[in-house]
Amino acid sequence: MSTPATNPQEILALLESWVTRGWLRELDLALVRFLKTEVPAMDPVLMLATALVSHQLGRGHVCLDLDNLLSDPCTALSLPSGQNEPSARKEIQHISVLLADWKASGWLTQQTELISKDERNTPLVLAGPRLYLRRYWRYERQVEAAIYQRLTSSQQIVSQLPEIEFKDKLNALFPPSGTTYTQTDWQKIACALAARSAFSIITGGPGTGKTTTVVRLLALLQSIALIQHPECLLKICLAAPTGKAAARLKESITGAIDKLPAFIQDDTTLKTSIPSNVTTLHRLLGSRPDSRLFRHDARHPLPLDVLVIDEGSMIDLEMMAAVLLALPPHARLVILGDKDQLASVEAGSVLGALCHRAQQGHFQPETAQWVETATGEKIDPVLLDTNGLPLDQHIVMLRTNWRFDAASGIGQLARAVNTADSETIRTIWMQGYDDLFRHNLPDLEDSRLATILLGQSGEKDTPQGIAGYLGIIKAERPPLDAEKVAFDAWAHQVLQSHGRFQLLCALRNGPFGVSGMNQHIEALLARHQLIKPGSIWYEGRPVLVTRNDYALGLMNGDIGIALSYPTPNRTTGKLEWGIRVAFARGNGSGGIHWVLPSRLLSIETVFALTVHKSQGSEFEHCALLLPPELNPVLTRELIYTGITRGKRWLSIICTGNSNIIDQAVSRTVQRSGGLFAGSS
Ligand SMILES: Nc1ncnc2c1ncn2[C@@H]1O[C@H](COP(=O)(O)OP(=O)(O)OP(=O)(O)O)[C@@H](O)[C@H]1O
Repeated sequence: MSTPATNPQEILALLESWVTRGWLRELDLALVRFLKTEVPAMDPVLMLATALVSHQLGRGHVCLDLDNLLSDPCTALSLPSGQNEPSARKEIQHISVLLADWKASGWLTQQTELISKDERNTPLVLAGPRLYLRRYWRYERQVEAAIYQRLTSSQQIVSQLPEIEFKDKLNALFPPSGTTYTQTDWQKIACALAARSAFSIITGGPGTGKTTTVVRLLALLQSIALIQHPECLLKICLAAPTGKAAARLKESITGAIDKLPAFIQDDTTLKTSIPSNVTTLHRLLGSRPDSRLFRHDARHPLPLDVLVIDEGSMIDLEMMAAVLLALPPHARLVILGDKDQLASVEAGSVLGALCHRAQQGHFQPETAQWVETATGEKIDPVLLDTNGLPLDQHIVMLRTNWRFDAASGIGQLARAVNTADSETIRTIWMQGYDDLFRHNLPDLEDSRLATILLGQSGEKDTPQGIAGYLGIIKAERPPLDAEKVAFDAWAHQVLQSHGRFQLLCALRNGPFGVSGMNQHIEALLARHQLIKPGSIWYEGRPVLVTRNDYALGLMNGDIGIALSYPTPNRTTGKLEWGIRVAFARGNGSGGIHWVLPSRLLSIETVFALTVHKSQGSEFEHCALLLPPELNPVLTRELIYTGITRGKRWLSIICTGNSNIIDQAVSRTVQRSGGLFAGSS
């Protein structure tokens, strides 16, 4: 097919019309205009492709995969609105007509100021069918090179492990269960492989024991360090991509340390050498305001021997590159995460790309032999592969769920969704489970929605709703002249209660999205006289921080609640009620940070939260609201991530289309990128 004649004006007009329709961002068009000004002879088709690369970046894709685009442009671009209308479809198809002959377009030979294969400093890079903005192509190459280097340097680490002590300590940390239970102990294998590696990943669904494993790994490494260099224990740091995820990891690490075997509990030096403080990656690397650069980099490496990062699925490509750059070569990097969760909001599905072979293992026979000698565990032959890649030898998938037993509907549903097993999903709903509720509502005015959202107040051991924390605000508010500690204790109780329930929406905009549901809930609560939303800042308003604010010490993802707080009157100096927003201090001390609302620059109301932003959080009761119509964001990963946010109860609310789950789980997120694409 030959490319239809076109000229730059036509392309600019086309792109402008897409910006007007909300298909493209202003930014996408601005990039094209900038490059066209720099290089007036820019090929019109390359102008179109450049706008699409930028569009894809905004949707989390590191590059534009031209082959994917040409085979199914509607899905590849998932333009946000109108793609189901025949006229819109036709227009999107027009893109593939324009780009059909990109291979014959001679970009690499005729547009040399703009595009190259790799080595030159052009703004665009073409690698096979993948078109990149150079910065992202460079991040991918940096990440690959740094990981390869770590895989290679692992040889040195193995040679430093004292064999006998290593086995002894490992067996003490993972004693045989004493039952006839003969399943492979993947936690022990993961621990052993991570101990011998400068780069490892432990992946698994919620409750599969990742935290438990990593705490035992740290105990193992420190106990060996104590034997080898008693004066010089390892410098270990725990980190997570967001403040919320960091707070949750701190809680579960503390719990896991308390469950370590007696020989560690009795050894104070050893026990205290395992840290429980968790920082965010931004803090760890030392963010600088208004800069993409961090204080720690290759020239100023982190002073660490071991870095553990939890919630690995939330690490984007740029952050991964920064972490690897700042990590000294001798340090071990251990990443924990659930490969099946949604990827980071920012570009790059790093964990998903690194772990896409983890289910099948691909362990080389030499790895299996080493594992058997070191741990006594045999790897199932179906997971062996003589052609296994070096990276495969450093990734372990945990396969037993220790949190959700067979009686748990949430656990069963998560598994069925993950394997897109519609039959089992149906059986689960028919069978009925105490922790699972499903509501098919004709519309949002149905009175059952109010009951779910408010919660079954007064009854113990039933799923909480929003009324829970609002009730505590009223019932437990200290008097105006109470001490600050009383206000701190009150706010702490309110925040804890708030964290027990969360409504999640698949969408951001529209009546079934976060924006619509925030309004819907505000009106509902006002009708029930649970809030008085006379102004923007009313008592009980929950807010989500949407941008790191280093001056205030607040991180993207932190949740605070507006509460009444004693405030001196400006003229009389007498105390009166004002509004402050209470945030839990990120250090897990139970302290409260009271912030003046006017100082909060990037926040939004959070009666409802998108599933994307809920990553890294868990709630006792999670309600997942699905829209009536299929939408590009509704995928298996989104449903799985939403379901697994519920710890004790899960309510799924369908609004007019009871088949939406089946339809959504049959579609998976296809993130374009070339990380390790050449080696798998
Ligand atoms: N081998 C085991 N035997 C018995 N219980 C275990 C084992 N491993 C973990 N557990 C328990 O299972 C629960 C979940 O473990 P853990 O917190 O380590 O999982 P996780 O994968 O980190 O979960 P999440 O992803 O939700 O943070 C904990 O209560 C833990 O004590």
